[in-house]
Amino acid sequence: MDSLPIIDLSIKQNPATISRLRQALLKYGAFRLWAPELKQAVAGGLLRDARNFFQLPSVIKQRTQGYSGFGTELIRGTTPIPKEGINFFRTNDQREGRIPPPAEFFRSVTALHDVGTPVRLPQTANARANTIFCDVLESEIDLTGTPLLDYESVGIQYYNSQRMIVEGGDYSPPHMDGGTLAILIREDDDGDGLEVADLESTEELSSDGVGREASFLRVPAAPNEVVVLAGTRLQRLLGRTKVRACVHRVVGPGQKHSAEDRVSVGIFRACAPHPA
Ligand SMILES: O=C(O)CCC(=O)C(=O)O
Ligand SMILES: [Fe+2]
Repeated sequence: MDSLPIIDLSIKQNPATISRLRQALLKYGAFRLWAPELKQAVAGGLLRDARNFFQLPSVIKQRTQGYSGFGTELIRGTTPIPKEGINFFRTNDQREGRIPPPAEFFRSVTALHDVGTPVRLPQTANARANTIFCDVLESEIDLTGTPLLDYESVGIQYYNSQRMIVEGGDYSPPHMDGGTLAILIREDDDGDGLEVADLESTEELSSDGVGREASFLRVPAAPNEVVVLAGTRLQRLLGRTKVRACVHRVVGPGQKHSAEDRVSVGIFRACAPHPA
């Protein structure tokens, strides 16, 4: 398997696709999803609003709900990630004196949230998506659509490429995400640095061990598609024999990324219990 399989949830999957998806969930904990509507929701305004936000003076960003400053997010509690970020629809930033994000930014993130990804709305138009997951994973558990599993936040990552070219290092060290599924939306770029570990290439289980030992597969950011990554919670729910939590990293910027910055948008599912 030299690239992740791509799934179009609007059509009925054939057995070969289901089998490839199963394999990919064990080998990489990841697959690609055909999702032009999500890409459009990000390209149409959200990226611009995000870039505008991250250009704001630091004092304003620091006061904004959900914001985390450059290098303040830690992997495994120790390794700082050289990025800034802002999270929406999380309830854990109730610190005094917070201000809401700029209104237009909030609107475009809400619009993305409302686009209604097939992965997110299993019970209505997207019943089929849920069926696919249950088929593929042979799960008795309804993986989506339950209050506990359906909590969702949107995180926007901002990487200052210029700064990193000077200081060196990768955009993001190898890690796993904590929820059930993360949908990652990136700007089209063949040389985007996202890579997923081949989990069958190592016996290591921790993300730093896997990061040291495994071979990694590049995941270019291609038009009209997004990447879906399994998180540790999905692995716990279903067991390692069905799905592995994806270990991923973002290499670069190196020579390829002469662009000023890199922005990625993640829809993180089931990061916390549904706010009551
Ligand atoms: O920026 C990316 O492409 C990956 C971001 C990521 O892995 C995360 O925020 O958990
Ligand atoms: Fe991640």
